[in-house]
Amino acid sequence: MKEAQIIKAYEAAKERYAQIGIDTDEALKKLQNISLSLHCWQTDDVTGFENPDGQLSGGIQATGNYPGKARNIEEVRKDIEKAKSLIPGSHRLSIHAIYGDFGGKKVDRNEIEPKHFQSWIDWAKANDMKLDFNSTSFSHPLSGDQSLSSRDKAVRDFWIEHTIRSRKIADEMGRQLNDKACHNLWIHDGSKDLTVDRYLYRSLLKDSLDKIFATKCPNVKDAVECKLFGTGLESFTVGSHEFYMGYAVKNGIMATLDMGHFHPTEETYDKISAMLLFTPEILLHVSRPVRWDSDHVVILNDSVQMLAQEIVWADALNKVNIGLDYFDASINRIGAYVIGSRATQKAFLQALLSPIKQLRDYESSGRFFQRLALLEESKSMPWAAVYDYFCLKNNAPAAEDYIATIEQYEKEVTSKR
Ligand SMILES: C[C@H](O)[C@H](O)[C@@H](O)C(=O)CO
Ligand SMILES: [Mn+2]
Repeated sequence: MKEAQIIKAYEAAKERYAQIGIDTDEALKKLQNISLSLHCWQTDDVTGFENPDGQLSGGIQATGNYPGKARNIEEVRKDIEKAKSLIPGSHRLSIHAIYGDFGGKKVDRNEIEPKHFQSWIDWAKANDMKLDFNSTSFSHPLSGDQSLSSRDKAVRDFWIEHTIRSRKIADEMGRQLNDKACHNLWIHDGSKDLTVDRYLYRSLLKDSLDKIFATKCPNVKDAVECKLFGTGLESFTVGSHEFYMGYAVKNGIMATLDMGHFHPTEETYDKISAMLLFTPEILLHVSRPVRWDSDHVVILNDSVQMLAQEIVWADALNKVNIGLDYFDASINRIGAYVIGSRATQKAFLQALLSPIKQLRDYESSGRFFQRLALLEESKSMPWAAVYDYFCLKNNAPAAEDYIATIEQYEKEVTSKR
């Protein structure tokens, strides 16, 4: 798009929004401060650097075989840099423990140290990014069906050690980058068929968590991620929503809400106001479940739009940490980052541009037809012109212009892998 065209469309949009009492420049200032945490695992289908030929386990699956996946730390970084250049604003990177800089050596999960992630910290500084971190319980010989809730103490101890080390790495990232790192704990623990000892597994997990969180990490914001089920672990998930919600509330830490981790008709947006009354902050995993937790690329759908609205309307932008979590191996992976990140930003921009004052006036005076009408009309307001202008201001391509850049990168870089 031509610059003059973007500016002209923005001026018209600004005027139109002013008619319903919305200041587009104010909305843009707020959008500028919304950082997404890009998930490093879209670059290589959650493979990591421990065992590039190993199988992804733990009830998650990356489906597709699109050529060009990143094969090493340099390629992961290069791809993220490319994606980042096409996403307006400043963003974070979320790293899983299996993406350490192990220098080709075998470093087991209970041996990882901050030094294995120092080059990521240096890279983040050089690229003006902050970091988040995740312990990795899957794709390991000791993963089994249970890790932190295993009946076997030796297995539990192994994963407790891994998770304590992961939190220490996050702490070092937060310290050096001068911004607290979110540490997300997701484990796959569950059972394929009926279990008759749910209480036992959950008691074991609680005990493991108590040991893990006994270590203080001042530069970390801790989060625990629930899930409904994993493939191959369909009948029981130890870390259910109620379990982690209870744990988070009791211990003053965050619960992670992954949009793919609930019943298909259960929406994440409704949990925001309920949870923020009891937990300090929330970590989000913005994702797109299709029939199950399929981790499709995020698009601008109702679920994401309503999630962003709830956050903005609850005045909770400073209480949510917005991570992305999907891994589509069937399309260009840089394209996947860019589509999902921009869709998430668009949802937040739409929410920031919504005439909430008028909507609330309608609601409080019982004018419900008017409320619904304005909600509907808001959808076709010229928010896209405001987003294009946001891209222009941030030196990122507007509208569909990023497609050609990704095609060129594919031609010159990823297709040659
Ligand atoms: C790789 C991630 O940690 C993983 O996707 C987790 O966050 C999850 O959502 C599992 O379904
Ligand atoms: Mn997740």
